[in-house]
Amino acid sequence: MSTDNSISRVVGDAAYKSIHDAKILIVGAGGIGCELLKNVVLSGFKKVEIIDLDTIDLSNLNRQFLFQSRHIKRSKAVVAKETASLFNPSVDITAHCDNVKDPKYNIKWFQSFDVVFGALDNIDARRHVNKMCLAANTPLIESGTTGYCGNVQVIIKDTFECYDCQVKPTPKTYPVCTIRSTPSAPIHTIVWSKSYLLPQVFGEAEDQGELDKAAMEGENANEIKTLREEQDSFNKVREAVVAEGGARVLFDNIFNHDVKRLLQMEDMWKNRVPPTPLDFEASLDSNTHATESGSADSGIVDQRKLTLGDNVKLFIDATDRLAKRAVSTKQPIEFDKDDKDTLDFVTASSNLRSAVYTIPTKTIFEVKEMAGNIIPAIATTNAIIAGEQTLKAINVLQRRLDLCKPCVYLGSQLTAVSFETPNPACGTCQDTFIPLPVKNDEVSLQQLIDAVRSVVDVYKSSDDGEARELSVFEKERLLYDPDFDENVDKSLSDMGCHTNTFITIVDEDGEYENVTVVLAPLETDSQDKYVLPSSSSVKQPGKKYRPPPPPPAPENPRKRGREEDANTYTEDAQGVLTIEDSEDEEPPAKKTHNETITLDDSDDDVQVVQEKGEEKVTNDTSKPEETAAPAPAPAPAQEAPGTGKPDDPISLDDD
Ligand SMILES: Nc1ncnc2c1ncn2[C@@H]1O[C@H](COP(=O)(O)OP(=O)(O)OP(=O)(O)O)[C@@H](O)[C@H]1O
Ligand SMILES: [Zn+2]
Repeated sequence: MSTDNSISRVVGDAAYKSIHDAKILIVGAGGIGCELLKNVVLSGFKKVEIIDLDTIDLSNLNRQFLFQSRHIKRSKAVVAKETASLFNPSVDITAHCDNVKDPKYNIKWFQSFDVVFGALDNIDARRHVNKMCLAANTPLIESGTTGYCGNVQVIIKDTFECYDCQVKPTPKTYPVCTIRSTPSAPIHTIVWSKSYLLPQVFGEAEDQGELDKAAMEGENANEIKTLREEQDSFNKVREAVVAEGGARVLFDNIFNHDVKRLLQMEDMWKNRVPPTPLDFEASLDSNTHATESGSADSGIVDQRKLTLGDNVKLFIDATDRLAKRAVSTKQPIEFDKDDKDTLDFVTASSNLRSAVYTIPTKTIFEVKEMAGNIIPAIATTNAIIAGEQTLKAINVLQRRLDLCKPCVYLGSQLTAVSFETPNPACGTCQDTFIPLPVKNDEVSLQQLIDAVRSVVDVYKSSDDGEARELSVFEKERLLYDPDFDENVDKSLSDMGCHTNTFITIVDEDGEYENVTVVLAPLETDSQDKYVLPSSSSVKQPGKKYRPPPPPPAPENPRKRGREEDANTYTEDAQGVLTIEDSEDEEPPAKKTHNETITLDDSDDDVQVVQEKGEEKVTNDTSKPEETAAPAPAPAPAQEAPGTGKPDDPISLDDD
């Protein structure tokens, strides 16, 4: 009996046909993606596309079984296709070695699939795919794993909640000053090295934004002043290091001069052990084990204890290597756990800083684990999750939505948790999406607004019979409102709106949900400037959700403590820190007209602002208690966990 016959016997003819005819997309060809591709080619799917931007690394081979050592450095998507095709040559697989965020993967492309599988490892890409699938009205089967935990979630517009419906756990945060002046744990020095020192010396030149923000948030003014001085002298060091390979200059600056400068702030050290500046020559000659972990005689270099002298040598060597690279490539260098030069630099410099602050130091292996946010990826977890995704896809294709409950796996069993309907306060999935093939350079903003008005019934008039007043945003950028019409004659291209730009139209009265137009390319030989769907095919926006009043504001919200204020450095799983733009972590808030309103002194205006202020709280995407959906499972499964990428933070306890 052929494979296809066996499949149809197992799942039934109807299911087999829906599988056979379906066109599916797998986003990500890593741990979960490889398992998925293997599953789908063996389950009767015939039209599959797979996309991944990355190439195969040695470290992938222990769990990404479509890859072998001879494939290292080749495209994951392409090799996954080649290997999976051998399992079932009758499947038509298209591989894209690309970023799924590239505009060529536009709304039409997403619309061409019956099901999309998410097999990603970072929030940003997940959020993008979530939004594209909602806009395209294509079911998304989202997944994630972290060690022995994993989850699967079916996302269908207006049926199940989306990726942004639940606020993700806030990653652990550290005050700037802990990282920059008063570290007390190895992770503090590692994050300093990875997220501050390395970018400072070899990354994009820093602006003072971070310190401005810390100052505004009320961190210690004296410390900030010292840090600003440090910054100024650092800019000179940066030039010296890159131009002359001046590792020694860098060493003296950060492990000696800066430390001496900090010591002058006597108040700071009243209740803390003061740091000890390092002398270059003495440290170089020192054989003291500046480390408490690792084994001095370990045969494995990366797991060997490093003495203070070892760390100095490693620091000089890694700095020289990076300086040469910076000079020859003229490109900023970013930390990558698999890039030996950056790993050595981060290990040596964090250990030297630990020596300054009498903090235990770490081996190269440990630093790689912590700075690279390596949570052991477990092949069986990926296999279980990908298996569940495949079954869910079959149910989705047959519209058996009762069988599409979200599932969590917590190391022993896969558990279905209760369905969650979309969060009415979600800033992503409550919008009405209108895909709009358009010639961006020929259509003005006014034409776009008029076009949308013509298909959205409730925009035609408000209660007083006048045309409803609208404002228009591109992300947080205001393009138009009734008091700001400078852009109306500009073309969409002139305003930087291209394929995959989401343009959100907001009812100024706040009565109706937003409408979001998603720009798509229009065939060049088309006579039209755009192709608008008919009014009857556009789902009309519903009434805007009005949450219950917010809880009373804290007594003095402007005067918060340092620890909770600073959120520049965030810790993810395994205590690894990265600098995060906290806005990236927040699901998009609903846009309303009041985002453009600023406080005014007059009494009347204050009144207005207070009203709007209340409304603004309503735009917070965090669910009010009454409507908050129960978490699907104990942490950490709520956030589709990543498989170990630094930009996929999951908060864990401090230790
Ligand atoms: N924007 C994106 N476009 C396309 N593919 C992406 C994008 N972001 C992430 N990916 C891919 O998603 C996959 C996720 O797989 P996985 O979680 O196993 O990560 P990995 O990089 O293979 O493993 P590790 O991070 O442990 O080295 C990766 O192959 C990654 O390249
Ligand atoms: Zn949502």
